[in-house]
Amino acid sequence: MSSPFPRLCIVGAGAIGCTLAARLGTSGQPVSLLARGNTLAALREQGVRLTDLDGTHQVAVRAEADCAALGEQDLIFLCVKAPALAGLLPGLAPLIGPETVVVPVVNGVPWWYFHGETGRFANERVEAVDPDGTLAAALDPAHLLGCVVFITAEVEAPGTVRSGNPHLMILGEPDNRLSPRLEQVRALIEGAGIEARATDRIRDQLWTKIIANLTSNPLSVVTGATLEEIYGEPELRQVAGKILHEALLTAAAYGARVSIDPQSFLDLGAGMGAVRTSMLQDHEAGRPLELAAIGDAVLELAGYQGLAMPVTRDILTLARCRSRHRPA
Ligand SMILES: NC(=O)C1=CN([C@@H]2O[C@H](COP(=O)(O)OP(=O)(O)OC[C@H]3O[C@@H](n4cnc5c(N)ncnc54)[C@H](OP(=O)(O)O)[C@@H]3O)[C@@H](O)[C@H]2O)C=CC1
Ligand SMILES: CC(C)(CO)C(=O)C(=O)O
Repeated sequence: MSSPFPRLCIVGAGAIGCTLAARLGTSGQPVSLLARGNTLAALREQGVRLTDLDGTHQVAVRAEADCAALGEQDLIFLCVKAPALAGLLPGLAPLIGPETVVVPVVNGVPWWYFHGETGRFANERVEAVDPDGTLAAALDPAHLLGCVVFITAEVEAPGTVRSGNPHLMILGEPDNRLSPRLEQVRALIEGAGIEARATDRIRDQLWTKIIANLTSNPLSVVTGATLEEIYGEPELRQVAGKILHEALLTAAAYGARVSIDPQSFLDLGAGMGAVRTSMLQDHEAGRPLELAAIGDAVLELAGYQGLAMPVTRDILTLARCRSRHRPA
């Protein structure tokens, strides 16, 4: 059957972008990538290469540095770190047509969190992730499909990535409709060998992932610890447990149904092995950290509900200080 998205573009050819490109390309879907620098050159020369639990997949892709060269797309996966969005999104206009679906595959509280909400927060802006409204202004939210990604991947070399766990993506409309395009995108991803679920409560899933990131990523920058250490060593587990408690209260204040039992969650984390969080990897490489999307935005949402999150705030402060004073 022909794809409803013949023109598919992945913006950002890092760990997640290349994983998606390789899986989708291997399933027969033509894929274009917006990339830059050494990665652009490598993609043009050798295509994209992924090693995951199913083996190694190498596929040819079209890679461009310029949106105008790619032109209008049917489906776009935005696979960049949160701090890159403001510099990138306004320039994507040439890729966007009237029906283009845009799926941000980005950790943290999304800039569109309040889009489609009713009541007190209807269409409010999350200041921490979109301080001056650049993101809201750059893209009509009608294009957006929410996404939470449970994939672990690392770039080994430009255009070459490794992913050592099962893949899962959860998708949902910001207004919670089970729309035809939601099912089409889900089916496309599932067809590429990535478990894909559609939900009519995407914010529940966002909170689940935010809580996983918030309890581990900033702490990993402060301490250098791996997931098994953060959730397994008694002192760190206690701090992670306090952040978890604060985050669960905030999620509940927004009516999110997050089915996390604290002890089981911490045990699960302790069993994840010596995984270095993506934020720790960014810290060590001197790249910007996703502290605003994963941390400050949650503090902001907590504040609107009159919740303080004191332990989370202190750990975020320490992580930010540590990233400022990183040895060269
Ligand atoms: N990796 C993982 O295991 C997981 C990641 N995530 C989340 O997924 C999102 C994507 O992460 P990940 O793939 O790891 O990030 P990476 O840093 O590996 O990849 C981001 C890519 O985007 C590129 N990029 C940034 N700005 C531009 C631009 N203006 N033009 C072209 N390319 C650009 C970067 O290029 P350059 O290298 O040149 O800067 C890089 O190749 C993040 O929010 C992350 O937290 C979620 C779950 C797990
Ligand atoms: C592995 C995990 C869940 C840790 O928070 C993650 O998403 C990350 O490293 O960013």
